[in-house]
Amino acid sequence: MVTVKASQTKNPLQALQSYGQSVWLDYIRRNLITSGELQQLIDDGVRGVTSNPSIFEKAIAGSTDYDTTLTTIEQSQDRDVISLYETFAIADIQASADHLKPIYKQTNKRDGYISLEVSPYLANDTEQTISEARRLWQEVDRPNLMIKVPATPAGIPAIQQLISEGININVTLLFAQDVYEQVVNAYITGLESLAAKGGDIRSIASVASFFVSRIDTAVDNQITDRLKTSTDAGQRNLLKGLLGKVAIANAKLAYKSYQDIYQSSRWQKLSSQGAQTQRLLWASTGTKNPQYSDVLYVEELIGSDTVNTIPPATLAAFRDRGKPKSSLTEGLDDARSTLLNLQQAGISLQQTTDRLLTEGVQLFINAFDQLLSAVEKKRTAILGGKLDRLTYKLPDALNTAVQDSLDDWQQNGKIRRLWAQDATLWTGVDENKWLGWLGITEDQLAHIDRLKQLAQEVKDLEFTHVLLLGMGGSSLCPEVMKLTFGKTKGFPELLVLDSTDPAQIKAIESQIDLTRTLFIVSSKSGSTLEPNIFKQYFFDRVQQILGAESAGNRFIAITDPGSKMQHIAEGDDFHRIFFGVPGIGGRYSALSNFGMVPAAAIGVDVAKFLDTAEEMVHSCASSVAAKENPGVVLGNILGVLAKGGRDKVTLITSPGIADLGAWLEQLLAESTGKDGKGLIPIDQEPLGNPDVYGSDRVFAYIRLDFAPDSTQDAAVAALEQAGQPVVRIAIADPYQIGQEFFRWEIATAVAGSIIGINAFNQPDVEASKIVTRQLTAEYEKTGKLPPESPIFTADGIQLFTDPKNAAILTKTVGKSALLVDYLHAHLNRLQAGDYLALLAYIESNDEHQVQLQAIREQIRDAKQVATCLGFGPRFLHSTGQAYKGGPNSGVFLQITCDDATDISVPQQKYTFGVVKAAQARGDFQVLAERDRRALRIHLGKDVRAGLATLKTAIKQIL
Ligand SMILES: O=C(CO)[C@@H](O)[C@H](O)[C@H](O)[C@H](O)COP(=O)(O)O
Ligand SMILES: O=C[C@H](O)COP(=O)(O)O
Repeated sequence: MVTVKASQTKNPLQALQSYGQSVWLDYIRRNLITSGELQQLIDDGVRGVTSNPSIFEKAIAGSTDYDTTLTTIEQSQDRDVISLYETFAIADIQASADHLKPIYKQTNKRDGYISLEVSPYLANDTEQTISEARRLWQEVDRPNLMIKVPATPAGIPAIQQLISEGININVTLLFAQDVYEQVVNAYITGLESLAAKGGDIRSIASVASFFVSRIDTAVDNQITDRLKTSTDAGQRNLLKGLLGKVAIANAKLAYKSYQDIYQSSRWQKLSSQGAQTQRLLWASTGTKNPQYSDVLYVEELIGSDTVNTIPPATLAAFRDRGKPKSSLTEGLDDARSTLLNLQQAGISLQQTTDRLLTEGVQLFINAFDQLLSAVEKKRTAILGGKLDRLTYKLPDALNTAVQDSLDDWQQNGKIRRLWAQDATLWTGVDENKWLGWLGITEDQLAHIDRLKQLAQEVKDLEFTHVLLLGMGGSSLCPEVMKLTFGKTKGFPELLVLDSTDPAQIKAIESQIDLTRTLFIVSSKSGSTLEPNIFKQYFFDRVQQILGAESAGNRFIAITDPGSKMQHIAEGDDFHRIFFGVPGIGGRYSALSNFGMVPAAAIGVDVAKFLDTAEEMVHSCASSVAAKENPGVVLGNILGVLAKGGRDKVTLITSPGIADLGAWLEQLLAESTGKDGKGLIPIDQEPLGNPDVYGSDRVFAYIRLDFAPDSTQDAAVAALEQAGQPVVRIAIADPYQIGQEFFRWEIATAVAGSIIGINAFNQPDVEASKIVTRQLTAEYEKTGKLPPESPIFTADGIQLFTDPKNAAILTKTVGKSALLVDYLHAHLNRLQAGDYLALLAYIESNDEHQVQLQAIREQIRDAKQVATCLGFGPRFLHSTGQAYKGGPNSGVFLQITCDDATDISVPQQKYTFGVVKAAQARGDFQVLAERDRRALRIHLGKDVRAGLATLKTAIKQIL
């Protein structure tokens, strides 16, 4: 530590070297490197460079330096925002490192460094800081790199560990003396362990970055506040004398500590093995108060064995008019008095530096947020129509609430918590086990060959049909794929069976040639009743024609590993078994084999489909700011509006993707409808004028831009004008439908968190399955279902309900009531904010759809309530969860019939008709147990006549 007189021939900047101080540049951007300016600065005396999130924010967000590279990357392969940022940052860091390499060599590894900071989001996480630092160190792959780690309580142990692994560290955000001591200890201990392992401690360099000007800004503000109220002359003088003094005093004392510590015998041991001291680096050295000299934090902080990292303007000013002198060791007593006087004036330096550390972390987080958000905006602009667009218009008050909630998601790092699979974002039970879908596109793309192989086989074997047998999460995505992609030349047509209604099974069977059909039995759990009995039935039918040996060839299974279905498939020699991912629940499984195997079998280019979906995965990544994040934005809208009473998510889909609504219904209802809360999806409700809608709605219009429906366009525009909240999603290409699967999965998870439920279980679906099982078991034993008595019978129509609902209805209608009276009484229970659900356990065919849709429309228009239509048992695996577990705002009209013809289930006493009847009764029993307003109308054998009677009766009432 020798003080050397400045040489007169050098400019002030170069002269600093003679005082033992190295000047680093606190700035980086692409043009600085490519224009040759950095090299010039190096030639002029700059011996290192530092970067931080704010510097990169200014460089990347505030310039066009990176735009060409960004466009080139995005046009060849979409990347997520964090990987784009890193591509830019790492290239700049590597290029700067290469420019600085000669200095690194000349100074024998003392100077010539460039610093890159770990993500500020990790400032309070030791383990993640360590792994992130290791990863960056490897990626940059330059010996003259320093990884910046903050001096937070979590950062300090990381620093020690990283030093012990031979990684150069710049300790950043250092403000306080006592923290400095911990940092030095971490450095020395780290070096000792490296030495003990036989590592090369001579190659390690580290700096401890003391932030200077921020201390003056913070302290001066407190002094100024006190001066406003203090009248005591002595006190005022004391306070005034401290203005602009504390930061430098603090730095001088830190420097004194440095000199003492590195004299210690503990250090001498390392020093004798060639270890370098961890130099103090003065950071935050641009002057903030215009009343102070613009080179204050350079001139006052000069001393041997130190670094000053200086922003460009300060650097230019000092080069021009700086007066170097050996200042750090001057006036140490004054420095001590300054800090004592500060204490005497009642200003705590400790509290100030603690606050500065917290604020410092937050400032870097804010800068990083802004940086990533700017890159995301550029990325989405480049992607253009390749990314489904989301726009929304909400009434002002709702919009404010949504923006506040998005701020909460941003500021509290909730998107990162979601991606980090943090169960406490929901109810903290086991949600972390059900987030496997977050990484599914990448996983699937890695195993794409199996899907391609299947597609080729299906084509070669010239199947005419693929019949998918499954329920809910195992059937709804294939249905969307079928409608969206239709029939591809050379590939079979897809049919989906998800009903136990005998007429429906017959209708499907009549469309296929059993010998030229590939059957896909799809069940995640493998234990769901319906796919198991569908398999029994069709396997038996194929066996009858092709013989026991060959039947298995026509079947493939999609199921989770180890399930009952896997064993059945193996036992029956199925052609193939595709496995699901156990960490993905059924309704989140669209992009896994459950959606992609049937898609491949009908000739969808699954690689392209998944690649396209990945664009949305990137857009929803943890690093994308809440307000730019299309899944998080949608989730916040849905969650916040639901909490404000707008829980009826009304789905409007272009005709070409109409089935997407059924998939969304399951996702939204089953995920959120529980604990008396949740979203009630309203799908396929005929569109009406704005005046038929209540204030419990939010509309989501998913529009195929290449095949829009003008009636829908006009109706949605009118709703928007009438002040209803409307979300619009524009899809430019059918292959982009996969983007919606992912966006809505994220949105549902986010909405679930806001609503405050576990978005990944379905407790109330299980409840009706249990009752159904009891009823079918009883049938197996006795050959009949338990008897039940109607509350009304006439003209072949019967009404049933539970005792509580019966008491309420009969009290209202009196004794000799007619069917219309009962229906009237039941529908009169609908209040504003309620919804009506028709639960139809009849064949889902065009004629029935038309009749039920008309009934639905009549009720909606007359009562201004939302209406739903579900065919049983299909909806049991979907909206059934919300009907039973969600808000008690549903009024249910269950519709059952006697099946004109029935079908036996091989090896069982019960028939498909019996199963369907048991399912309807199980469903009703649980609705009643949950205190729901429910009535069942049994149409008898003639469903057409029964529906007509029902329609007329309802018309009469309304
Ligand atoms: O590398 C470092 C410190 O290690 C520097 O880039 C450091 O982050 C900067 O000097 C400060 O962030 C600048 O702070 P300020 O001038 O905005 O207060
Ligand atoms: O949504 C899921 C359905 O309940 C079917 O379940 P599964 O795929 O386990 O058979």
